[in-house]
Amino acid sequence: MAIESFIIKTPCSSANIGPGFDVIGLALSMYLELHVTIDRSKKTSTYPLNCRITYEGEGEGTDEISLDPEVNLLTRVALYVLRCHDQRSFPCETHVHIKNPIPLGRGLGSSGAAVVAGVMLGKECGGLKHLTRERLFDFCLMIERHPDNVGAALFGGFVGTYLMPLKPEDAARKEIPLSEVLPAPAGGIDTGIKPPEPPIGIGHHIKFPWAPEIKAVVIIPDFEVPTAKAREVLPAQYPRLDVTFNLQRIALLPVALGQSPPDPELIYLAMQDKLHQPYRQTLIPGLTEIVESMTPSTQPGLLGVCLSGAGPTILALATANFNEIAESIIAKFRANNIQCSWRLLELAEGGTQVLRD
Ligand SMILES: Nc1ncnc2c1ncn2[C@@H]1O[C@H](COP(=O)(O)OP(=O)(O)OP(=O)(O)O)[C@@H](O)[C@H]1O
Ligand SMILES: N[C@@H](CCO)C(=O)O
Repeated sequence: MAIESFIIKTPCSSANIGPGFDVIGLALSMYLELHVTIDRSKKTSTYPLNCRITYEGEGEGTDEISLDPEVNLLTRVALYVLRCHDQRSFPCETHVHIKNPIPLGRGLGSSGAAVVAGVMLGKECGGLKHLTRERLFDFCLMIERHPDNVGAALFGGFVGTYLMPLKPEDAARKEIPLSEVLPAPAGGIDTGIKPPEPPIGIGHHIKFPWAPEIKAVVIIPDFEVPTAKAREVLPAQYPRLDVTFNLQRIALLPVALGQSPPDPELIYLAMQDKLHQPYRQTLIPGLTEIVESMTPSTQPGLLGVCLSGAGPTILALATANFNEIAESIIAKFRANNIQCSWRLLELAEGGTQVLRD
C-alpha cells in the first residue's frame, strides 16, 4: 500500500492529586491527536527530515509550537526513538497533522502527552513492533524525568508511578539525563551518531481502581506556569512533619478514590498536601484560599480539590453540582484579577491508542 494512515490519540493528565507529588497521575478525557499519513510512493521530499508538520489548537501560530521536525517536541521525541534504531529521519514522505486541545503550561500534562505521542509516533513510523508500552515508558523518561504525567498519558487510568534507581554504570553515562526535564531529547541534534538507548526498566506503574461516580472539574486560569519554574520554587529539603503529613495522606488516596460510593470526608482529607502546593502559591494567586475554603460541607457534590500538576489549573473531584463548583472557584480567581475557563472531564481508561482503518 503506497499510502499508510493512522491516528495516535493521547489523553491529557493531572499529576500529584494533592499529596502524590511526582508519583500519582490521572488520565483525563481531553485528547491530543496526531493524524499521520505516510506516502511511500514519494522517493524524495522537500520537507526537512521527510516530515511535514501542520498544527491546530492550543498555541497555534506561537513560538511555543515549532513546525520544524528537529525542534517540535513531538517530532524530536519521535526522531530520538527512530535514531536509536538506526533510522535517521522519518519515512519519505510523512505528514503529521497535530490537533491539540490541551492548554500549554497549565498543569494538564501537555508536554507529557506530547512526549508520549512522540514516542508512539517514532514506533509506528519506524515499524518498531518489538517496542512494548513498558519499553516506550523508558524512552519517555529520558525526556520527561518525572513519571506521573507520562505514566498516565501512556497507560491511562489512575496510576501510581515509580522510578528504579539507575545502575552505577548507567548513572555514570553522561548522556543519560539526571535532570528533571531535558532541554532537548537525549541525542540532541542529529550528529550522525546513534543516540544512547534508555536503560531498561527505568520506570514502572501500577493502576489503582477509580470509582465511576467521580468526575473531574478542571478550572483553567488564563496564564501559563512553565513546569520548570514551578519546580524552582520548591525547597531542596522538607521538615519531617510535612513529609509525614503527605505520607499519611498518600496511603489513603488510592483507596479513597477507588471506593464506591465515594466518601467525601475521606477524599477531602486524602487530597491535602504540604510538599508542593504551599510553595506554588507564590506563582498562583488565590491557590491557598481555594484549597482551604472549598470543602464538601461548603460545596455539596465536591469530594476534594487540589492543584493540577504544576498548575495553575485547579482540579476539583466531584459527583454532582459541577457548574456551581466551577463557578465558585472561578469567582475566587476573579477576585485576584484572573480569568478562567473550565471543563468537565472523565477518567480516560485506555491511555494512548493507535487507530487504523
Ligand atoms: N502538542 C505539542 N506539540 C509541541 N510542543 C508541545 C505540545 N504540547 C506541549 N508542548 C511543549 O510543552 C511546553 C509546556 O510544558 P510544561 O511542562 O511547561 O507544561 P504542561 O505539560 O502543560 O504542564 P504540567 O506538566 O504541569 O502538567 C509548551 O510550552 C510546548 O513547548
Ligand atoms: N509532578 C510534577 C507534575 C508536573 O509535570 C510537578 O508537580 O512538578
